[in-house]
Amino acid sequence: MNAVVEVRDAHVVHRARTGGLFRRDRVYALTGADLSVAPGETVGVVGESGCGKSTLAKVLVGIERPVRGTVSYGGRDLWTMPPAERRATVGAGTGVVFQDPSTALNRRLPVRRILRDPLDVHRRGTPAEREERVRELMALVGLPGALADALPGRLSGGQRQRVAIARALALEPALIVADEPTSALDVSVRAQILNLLLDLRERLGPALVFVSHDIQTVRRMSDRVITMYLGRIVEEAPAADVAGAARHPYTRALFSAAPGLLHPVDPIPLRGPVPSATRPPSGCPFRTRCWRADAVCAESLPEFSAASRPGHRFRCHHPVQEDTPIRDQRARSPE
Ligand SMILES: Nc1ncnc2c1ncn2[C@@H]1O[C@H](COP(=O)(O)OP(=O)(O)OP(=O)(O)O)[C@@H](O)[C@H]1O
Repeated sequence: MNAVVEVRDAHVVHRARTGGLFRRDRVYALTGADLSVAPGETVGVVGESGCGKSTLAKVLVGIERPVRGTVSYGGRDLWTMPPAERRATVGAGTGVVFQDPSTALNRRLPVRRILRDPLDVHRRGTPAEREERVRELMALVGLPGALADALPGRLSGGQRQRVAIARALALEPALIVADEPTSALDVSVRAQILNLLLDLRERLGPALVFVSHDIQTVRRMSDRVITMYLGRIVEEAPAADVAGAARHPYTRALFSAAPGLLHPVDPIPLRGPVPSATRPPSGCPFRTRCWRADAVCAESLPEFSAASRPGHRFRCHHPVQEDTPIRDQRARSPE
């Protein structure tokens, strides 16, 4: 089946003032990322802060242009399309839900106008049909019709995120990208928003790319989980297998530290913070914190190897054995 979106060998490099006043360093935000999203599937993206999750999300929806590599919709490269066609393709084909609904929504527009905007821009239906669609969208995300004329400032955080989700769904896109959609919300409403996303996915069937720090939620929501480290995708596994059968030591460490494990284990401690994305280590970027690393890891990052389960692959010279129980996975530890 054709992918909804396909990213091949994508590289994103930023220029940032990380050194002295006049020095601009290169920040390697995304390096050689490959990702293909099938219709209707949910892909979860995990990794520590700064590892490139949002950058990958932005590349998927054409907000960030890779300096190298391709992003294809329906087999056509987004960045070789004329700009108007690119905007139309991305605008109608994707919906984006960002972390903070208070900055993502135009504060001066009432809910009704926010939801009508994509319909107007893409000229969907008659004015009366658009009004009807706005009512339909509000009902879909559980917003009372009485809020149609409210400005975002009058809404609660959860209601604002419902508006953002409704806006993302307005044109019935084949792909929704949700980047930390609940992390700016009160704990009490996070579950409601997650359940809403899950429910809408079931009912409407878009593919969903879900970025989150909450590893257990990602695992529960996704069909497939992508682990990122310092701008690289280092493992890709079916969500059902990722906690127990991950082969990359970094994925193991992330899951060992995630609350809510069925059989809690001692978290695998990682040495120090993630290195700077301006000077990623040679070879495998994880080697400076990995308890299994040796000299070969400084020389190269291996290509992906296939694990025994379909759809599971990883990049590591010294992968954890698949059937290693989570509590024994520190074998080869130098400590
Ligand atoms: N506009 C920018 N200019 C300079 N550096 C940037 C820019 N955007 C992102 N970066 C850097 O690129 C790297 C990847 O950032 P990104 O936001 O994709 O990571 P992330 O995994 O989503 O982090 P978080 O979980 O904290 O949102 C980081 O080192 C970040 O500081």
